[in-house]
Amino acid sequence: MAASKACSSSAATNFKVFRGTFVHSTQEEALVILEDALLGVDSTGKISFVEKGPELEKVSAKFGFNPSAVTQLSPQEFFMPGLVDTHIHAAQYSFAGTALDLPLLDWLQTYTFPVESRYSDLEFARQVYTHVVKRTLRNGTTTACYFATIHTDASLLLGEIANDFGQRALVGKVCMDRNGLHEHYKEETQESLDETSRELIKRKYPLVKPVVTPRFSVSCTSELMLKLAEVARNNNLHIQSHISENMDEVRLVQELFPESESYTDVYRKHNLLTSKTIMAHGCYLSDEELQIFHQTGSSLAHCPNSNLSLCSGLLDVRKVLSHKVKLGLGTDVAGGYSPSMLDAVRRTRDTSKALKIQDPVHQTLTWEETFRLATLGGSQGIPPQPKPSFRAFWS
Ligand SMILES: O=c1[nH]c(=O)c2nc[nH]c2[nH]1
Ligand SMILES: [Zn+2]
Repeated sequence: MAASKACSSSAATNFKVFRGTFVHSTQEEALVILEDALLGVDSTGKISFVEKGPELEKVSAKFGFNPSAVTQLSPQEFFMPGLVDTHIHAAQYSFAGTALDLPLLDWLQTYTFPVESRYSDLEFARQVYTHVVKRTLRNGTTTACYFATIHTDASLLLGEIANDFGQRALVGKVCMDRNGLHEHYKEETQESLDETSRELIKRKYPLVKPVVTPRFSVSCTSELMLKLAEVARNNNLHIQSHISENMDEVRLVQELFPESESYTDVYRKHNLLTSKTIMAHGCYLSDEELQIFHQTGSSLAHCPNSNLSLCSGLLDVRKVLSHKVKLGLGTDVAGGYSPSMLDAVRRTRDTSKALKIQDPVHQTLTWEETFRLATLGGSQGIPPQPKPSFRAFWS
C-alpha cells in the first residue's frame, strides 16, 4: 500500500483528489493497472470518480476542485484496494506463531479453548484486541471478519476497538453449546441465543456489523444451529463458521449427524447456508457439496497458512472457482501464524504449487489471480458499501 505526498495544501473543495498509479481487479481482469489516473474521494470517504491524469483541467472544472490541491504519488508509489481478511480469530492472536505442533482437534483442546476461555477478563481482551486490530491495519487489512469468543462483552469491545481504529469489520460472538474437548468452555443453548441477541442490540458502531457465529458443527447442537439460522434470517445478518478443514473433523461430523449426507448437508439442513454465509476452509468438499455452495450463494474463506500449519489439507482453489463459488482469503490466526494478508497471498500460491507437484496438469494460480482473491474475492463474501469500481469511471 502506497503512502502519499501532498504537492499542495490548498483545498477549497469537497473532494480529496489523488494522481498517480492505481491497481485493482475486476471479474474480467485479475489485475488492472491505471497509470497516471485521477481519483476523487468525497467528504464521506467514498470514491466519486476516476479519470485520466492528462485531463486534469477538464476534470477539475467538472467536479469543482482546485487542480493545484491534487496529491501526486511518486513514481514508486501506487494505490490498491484494501485487503479483506475473510477469516481471523482475534482472540487467538495472543498465541499466534506458537503451538502449531498438533492437528486441529487436539490443537483446539490443548491450546485454543484454554486461551479463549480467558476472555471473560476484559482487560486481557482489550490488550489483545487492540494489538490485533492495529497489526492487521498496519498490514493493509481494511476489512476483517473476526471470530471473538463466547464472551459477549469482550466481543462488543472488539467491535468498538475496530471501529475506533477505522477498520471495517464483521465481529461474531462465538456460539457453542457442546464441547466434548473442553467441558468448561461452552454455553447452555438458551444462554448462547440470549447472548447473541444481546450482542445484536448493543452493537452500534458504524464500521462494524455483527455476524452470527456457530463455531462449527462439532460444537453446536441441532437446536442451536436452527435457532441461530433464524436469528440471522430475521435480522438479515451474515453467518460464519468452519467446514471440512481436516479429515478427523469430517469423520466426527459424520458420526454426530448420521442422518446428513455430507458436512455441507448438515449446515444446509440447519438453514445456515445463505448468500451471506462465509465458511472457512472447505479442503475436502466434494463436487456435490460445492454445487450446494453455488446454489445457496455461500462463500468460502481459503486459509492456506492454517491449512499448512495444522497439516489440515490443501484446498484446490481452481476446483472451487470452476463451480462458481465465491472465494476470499483468510489468515485464520492462530491456526495460521501470520496476521498478514500478503502472507495469505503467498501461501495461496504455495498451496497451488504443491497441488501442481502432486498433479502436473494442475494449473497454478497466478499472482494476479491471487491478488484478486485477497481484494475483490473477499469483498464478494463481505460486500463493501455500494461503491463504483475504478473501471466504471475509466472508459
Ligand atoms: O482453524 C480453526 N480454528 C478454530 O478456532 C476452529 N474452531 C473450529 N474449527 C476451527 N478451525
Ligand atoms: Zn478458523
